Amino acid sequence: MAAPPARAPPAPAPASHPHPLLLLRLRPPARIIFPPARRRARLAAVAAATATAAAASVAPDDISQLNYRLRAIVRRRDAAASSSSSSSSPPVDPAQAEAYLRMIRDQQRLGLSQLRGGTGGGGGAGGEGDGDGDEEGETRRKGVAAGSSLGHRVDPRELEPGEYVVHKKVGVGKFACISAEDGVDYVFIQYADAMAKLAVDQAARMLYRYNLPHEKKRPRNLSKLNDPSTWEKRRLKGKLAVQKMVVNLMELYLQRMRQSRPPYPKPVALDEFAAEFPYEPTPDQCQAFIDVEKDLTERETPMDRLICGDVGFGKTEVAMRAIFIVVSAGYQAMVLAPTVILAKQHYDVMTERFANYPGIKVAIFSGAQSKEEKDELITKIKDGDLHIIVGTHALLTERMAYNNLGLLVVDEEQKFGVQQKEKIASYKASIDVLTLSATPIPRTLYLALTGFRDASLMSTPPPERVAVKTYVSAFSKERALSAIKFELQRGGQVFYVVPRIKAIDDVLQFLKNSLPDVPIAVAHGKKMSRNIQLAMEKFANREVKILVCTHIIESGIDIANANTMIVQFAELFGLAQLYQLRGRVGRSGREGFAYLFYTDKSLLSRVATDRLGAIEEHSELGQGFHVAEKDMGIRGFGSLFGDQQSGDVANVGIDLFFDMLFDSLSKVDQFCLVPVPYKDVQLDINISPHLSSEYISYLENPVELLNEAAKAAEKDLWTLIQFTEDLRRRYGKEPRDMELLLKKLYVRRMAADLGISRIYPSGKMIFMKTNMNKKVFRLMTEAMTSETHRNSLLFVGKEIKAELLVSLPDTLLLNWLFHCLADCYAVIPALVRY
Ligand SMILES: Nc1ncnc2c1ncn2[C@@H]1O[C@H](COP(=O)(O)OP(=O)(O)OP(=O)(O)O)[C@@H](O)[C@H]1O
Repeated sequence: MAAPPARAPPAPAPASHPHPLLLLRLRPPARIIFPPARRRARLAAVAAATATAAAASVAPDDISQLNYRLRAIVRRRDAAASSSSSSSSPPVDPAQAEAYLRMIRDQQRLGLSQLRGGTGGGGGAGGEGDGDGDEEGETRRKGVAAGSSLGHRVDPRELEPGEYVVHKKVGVGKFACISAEDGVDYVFIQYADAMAKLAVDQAARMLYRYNLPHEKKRPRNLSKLNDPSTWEKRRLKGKLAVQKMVVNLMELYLQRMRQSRPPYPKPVALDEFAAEFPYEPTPDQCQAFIDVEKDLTERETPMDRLICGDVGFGKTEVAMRAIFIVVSAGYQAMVLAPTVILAKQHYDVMTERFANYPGIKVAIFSGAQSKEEKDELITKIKDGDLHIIVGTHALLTERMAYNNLGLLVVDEEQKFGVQQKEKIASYKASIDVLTLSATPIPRTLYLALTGFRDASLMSTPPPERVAVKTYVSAFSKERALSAIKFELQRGGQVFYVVPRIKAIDDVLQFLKNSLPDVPIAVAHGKKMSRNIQLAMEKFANREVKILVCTHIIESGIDIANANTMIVQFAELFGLAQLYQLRGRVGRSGREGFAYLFYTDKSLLSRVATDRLGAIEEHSELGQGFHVAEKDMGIRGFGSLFGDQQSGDVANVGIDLFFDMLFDSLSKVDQFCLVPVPYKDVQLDINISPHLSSEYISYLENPVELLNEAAKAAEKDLWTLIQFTEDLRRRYGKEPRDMELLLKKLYVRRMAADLGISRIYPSGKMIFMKTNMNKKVFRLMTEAMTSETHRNSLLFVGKEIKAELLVSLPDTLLLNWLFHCLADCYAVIPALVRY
């Protein structure tokens, strides 16, 4: 809206070409008097004062409430997507959106087939639901790898009495037993009101597990065999929750694609750099190289990829290839490691790997350095003299200013604190990010699994890698000593890990007494970082034979000669931690040993027993994913989904929830809503508001203004919101007729966005012709805040029907439509409007 000239008299409306809106809506004034400039100024002041007073004392009107609500939603969405702040949410380009949906589907196929043990799970997430989409794909249950706990197959013979199971048609029951009748085996399931009997093969097809493996969650109540309606409601609720989740995930995903940057050129020397890798890459490494290269050199959106590979499977080389591409294009790369030790290790590895490229300067930055050292580094980074900067969270300091940062590599993101993670997330909006993880945190795993996060999974170990032999037992000094001696005799080194600093002195004493001639060093978090560094260096160059430490070494430490690990008080470590710790040994061709000693079996909690059992069970190579799944099982699905979702999961059980999730994902494109052109929206309500002559004469340039209003509505809702807000800032709250006129524009605009092409009343009914599909309608009505609106809406054929209590006069009808469509519009996530 143009700013009004300070004192110029307002231009009269041109008589020869009246605006069409004016023709309809302006009541011809008896005599238009354009106020002189001073009077106008006074009027404006009065209006502004009135508006301010009104704002202070009166509840906000419909339009400002809607504007506020929509703005708040966008703010929340932007915050959730951690994207750069924007005051509006531009619609997504359909072609782009389609391309991204394709990518999601490919990612799902890849991720799921790997997670499901390479069987492909019947085409990844793309399971075959039945025609109308109301039932989850039964056939998806076929082809799911039995090894994965995320598979949905239940073998009734493996069920234990008391275990909870879910039958899709009947609900949650408790497995009682398998018993033969007339030569046929039947599964007996206890429901709230009766015992059900199912033939075994039928049960195998129809049953889902309620819990994750190792999880002992009790359902709120058992379903009733003779009253399926309650279960049906529960299942529908779960399904809608899943659909909402999918839509929200998609929205986050699509938010990301709004960021763009030109693709990096493929460096001429990339092949040469690749050839310098001293090993034959594993097939998964090769795939990860391709994925990363494509992200960087072909895509126009910043990369946000997870490299999820088991401990020691060679993720660092993937990161180094990405770094090479970015640095060759003149950008800087930051490598974030969770500990000083790991940062130092990465620094050493990278210095060596990039040694043939003297133009690429590698530096390390950590809290362990002196202020002078750090200041000097900060200046060099700012001036662009350093290209690869490896460090700890100290790199996230506000003082750090990059010259031209292009890539962030985060190693073990889960080890960073909340604030650091937020800082990392904020980088994702503008630069490329590569995250390396051995045991993905459940949420990351889940995002990767559902295809909403790009992930390259590395499940093949480098050749010659041998699985670490794992022994779990009660602590015995003799066993610990004999394991240590064995390792020392073959020329190797030993990690001796305890969970608490307090325990270190005792261990040290015991080792020194038993092995007086063996050089031993200590490394733990509370010591000065320089001391840790020194101890590690001595251990790495074999001066020290035994390193007594806390879990500080758990991440990424790569010392080929250290192949025995003793963990004392193993019951106090988490599963993922134990897995990571064990991954420190057996990283070269030599066989590794891990001794996990607990204190006293009788004192072990069930959870600790489960954890130790799980780590022993998963001792083959490449079990990281299974361990992560088990971890979820032990911690419960609350850790996999947020609080809200865990309630929804609890409703139907984890397997059915996943089944619905995959089904919903495979039909993700059905959640889209194609808007109709604004001009095509026909609103059959006979309202022609007449603007009073006073208001017309008060407006600066009424014709232009109404023109602007119509154009704003035609453009998009955000422009219309902007228009109304500007109008009110300039002229105060408009009179009722102008409000009606604006509401009409809002109604048509929102209708267009909701795919509604015609609105017409008939008696008590309002009909809205729409291209919206039933799924979107259900999603929308479920989320609507007004129960009255929700209950009045019905989806019939290609129309949304609203039944009112009485037939309303046109003005009230317009008001009703405004409120109802506003409610619909506000709850439909931006994503589905493209
Ligand atoms: N294809 C390969 N063949 C043989 N050795 C390899 C191969 N790729 C990497 N390595 C070596 O394996 C060791 C572990 O690799 P790397 O440190 O990259 O593992 P990682 O996946 O980062 O493990 P962690 O999660 O424990 O940090 C390194 O010494 C590395 O040089």
